[in-house]
Amino acid sequence: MSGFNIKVVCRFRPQNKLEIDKGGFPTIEIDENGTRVTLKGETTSSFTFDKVFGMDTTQKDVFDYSIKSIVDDVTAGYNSTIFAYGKTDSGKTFTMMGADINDKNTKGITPRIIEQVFTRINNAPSNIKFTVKLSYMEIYMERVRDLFNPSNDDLTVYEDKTQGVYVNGLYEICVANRDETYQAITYTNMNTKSSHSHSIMVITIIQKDINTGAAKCSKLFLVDLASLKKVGKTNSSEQALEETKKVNKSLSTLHMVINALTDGKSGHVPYRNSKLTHILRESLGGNSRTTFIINCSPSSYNEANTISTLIFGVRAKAVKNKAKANADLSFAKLKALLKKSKTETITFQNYIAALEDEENSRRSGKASPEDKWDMLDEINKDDITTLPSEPNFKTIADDTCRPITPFVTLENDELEESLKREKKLVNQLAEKETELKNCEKLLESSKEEICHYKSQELSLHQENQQFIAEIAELRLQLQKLSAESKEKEINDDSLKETDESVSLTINDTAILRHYLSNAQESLNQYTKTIDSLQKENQALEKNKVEYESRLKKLEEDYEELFSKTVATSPENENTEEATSALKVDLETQYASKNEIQQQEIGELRLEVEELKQVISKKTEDILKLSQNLQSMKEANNSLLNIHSECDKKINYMRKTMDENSANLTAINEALVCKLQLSYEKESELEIVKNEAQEKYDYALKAGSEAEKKVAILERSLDQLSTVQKQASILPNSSICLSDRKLAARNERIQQLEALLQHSQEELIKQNRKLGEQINLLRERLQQATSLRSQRVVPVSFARIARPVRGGGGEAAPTDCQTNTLASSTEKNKRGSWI
Ligand SMILES: Nc1ncnc2c1ncn2[C@@H]1O[C@H](COP(=O)(O)OP(=O)(O)OP(=O)(O)O)[C@@H](O)[C@H]1O
Repeated sequence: MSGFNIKVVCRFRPQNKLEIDKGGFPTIEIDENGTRVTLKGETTSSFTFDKVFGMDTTQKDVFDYSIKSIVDDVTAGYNSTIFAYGKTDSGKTFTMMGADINDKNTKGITPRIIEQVFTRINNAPSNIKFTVKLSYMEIYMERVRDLFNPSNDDLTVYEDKTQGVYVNGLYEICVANRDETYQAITYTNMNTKSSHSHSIMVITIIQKDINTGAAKCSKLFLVDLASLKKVGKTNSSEQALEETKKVNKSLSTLHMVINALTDGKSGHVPYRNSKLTHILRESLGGNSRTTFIINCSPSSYNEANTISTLIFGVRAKAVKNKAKANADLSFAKLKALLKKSKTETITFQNYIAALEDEENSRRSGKASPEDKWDMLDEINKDDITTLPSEPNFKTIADDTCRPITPFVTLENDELEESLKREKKLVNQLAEKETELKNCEKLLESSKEEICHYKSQELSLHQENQQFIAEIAELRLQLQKLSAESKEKEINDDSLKETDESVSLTINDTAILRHYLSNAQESLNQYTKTIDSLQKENQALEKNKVEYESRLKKLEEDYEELFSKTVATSPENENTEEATSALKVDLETQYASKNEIQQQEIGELRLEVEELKQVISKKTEDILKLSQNLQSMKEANNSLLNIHSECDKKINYMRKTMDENSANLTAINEALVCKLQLSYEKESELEIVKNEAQEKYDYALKAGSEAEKKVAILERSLDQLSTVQKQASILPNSSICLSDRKLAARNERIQQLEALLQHSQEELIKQNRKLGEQINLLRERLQQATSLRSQRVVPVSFARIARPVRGGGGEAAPTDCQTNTLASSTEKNKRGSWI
């Protein structure tokens, strides 16, 4: 394919906060020329583009080095397109619109282009009249929304020969200067943009030279592509998946279109599979000068995303476009062309007249005059090349396999008529032949595509099987993990119980301690009482000894007194009786006193004995209590040891449980990823199925057209037989010749009919096969869908995050009246670039 390659520039933004927080680091290295970038992350890979902009590149530099020339192209009449491609948060909107449209440093390429366009217009010669029109649309979930009139949110895309592809009913507003354009864009800011929608701004520039009438019309498409929507971890309902599929359809079709344009095999480019590629079909492989700005993250944290984006960029770079200036010719040029074609017509008329003369002279048996040969030759040489193009003319002349028509001299009218018919039939046959060839080619390409789809389907099937096996494995792992976690839970419960018993024992120990301290206190009290009792006992013993010594002394005193009395008394015989009586009396008193004292001493001794017993008992109790205390202390220590061990075990269990739950989450995430992958595969499969369906429909149409052509051929045959009948009226010699001629023609027609019949049968067979294959594909798709739905059910935590979308919008702006736009509602304003 000839033409110019699409231009691809690559821009790296600085690392964002998340990437820095996650420990990411820049992995890119750009060469001296600024055209090659090497990624030095987990793997090392290099990619070459028309220009690579590093992290610190300013908006001005990006514009000056890669976009400025596009404005030249547009003003020269070339259609141009700029795509911003990249993953989410890679800086697409920052590059296209910038952080602030009015800030001279941070404004993006769109405001800079607008500025440049109006600078060009202001500097252009005064005889050139410019009209600049602006329209702005958004594609979300395969619905086209007019951003100048947001209530128009499902516009239709049409295609016809004069206008090409266009969006029906899309507002176009005329803008006269930079500020008006900014105002219009600011108005639409209230209605844009989710990161899952594509925004397309179209700037149409019409220029007319009022002196010469020459005109140019060019369109500049500024496309901020959406980011791929991922399948969420929760809420992966059928409806949500359907929504994701619709959101991603345009991007996956863009990939397929670029693949079809670059793989050199695909005859069919699936532009019509999505609104985005349908609207921008001329930008991809058609009449447009196209630039892709590939936006990437430089961080090791996003390495995989960056590599896939760069691979897309390399692929896009291989697409070739065929841009041509859209210029209408001036009056002078048109006049010159008219003059030339008039002279050509006169020459042809002369040529035809000369031919007719020659024909007439041949028919009348005269040789053509030699002086006319030169003229014919001249005409042949000079003008035959400028014959109006008749597509089948040359084919017929070159077709050597066609039987040569014998020359017959017929009557003039008949001959002419028969010649005319013959020519007509031959033309028709040639047409049929080319159509047949086209059909065959189409069949071939369909076959190839089917083969391709088959192989794709096979690989998808294999991948599906792999997924199923992996999912089964993951399920087993999940079951194992859940069993383990249950076991852990049980262990945890038992540990908790032990913990509780330990805490109970600790309580017991506290009670015991309290009891022990009470016992200790009472023991101390007892010891004190015993001490006091012993002291009392000792005092009593002392008293007793004192009393005894005093009694002894009294007895001795008494004895002494008695002997003195007896010795000194005169009346010995009278007093002897009194003394003995006194003695008896004293002895009895003494005996009773002694008895009482002995009783008291006995009682005291008993008391002392009792006290001694109590003391020994208390001592035993104390001993027992101290033993108990000791054993309890030991028990307490062992319980404390058990408790600390239990603590350790609980901590360990907690840690393992945390690890297990982290593993479970990782497995769940992996499952969700797998699910997403299989979903993406499925959506691709569906797209493939749709394409096959289209092919099938096309082939069916071709079949019915071929049938129509057979009918026409049959009609031609009838005409031919009529000619044959007419020819039967001719003289015998002529009849013979014309019979042969007709027989030859009949034979040829029969051959062609047979050929047609054969190709028709082939076509029907192929159609049938195609139908079967489509049915097979459908079945497999259904299987895949049911498998997916089976797989989806257990992952109940998956959810698709709904994109945040601007809504609302006021009355639409009228053409060429943008001043009212800015006053509209401020609702849903996106703060990123205005
Ligand atoms: N070259 C850059 N320099 C500084 N900041 C940037 C650059 N590129 C992007 N950013 C910042 O990164 C953030 C994300 O950028 P932006 O919104 O343009 O990404 P996006 O690709 O359009 O995302 P989405 O597809 O989700 O809409 C913004 O805050 C923007 O200001």
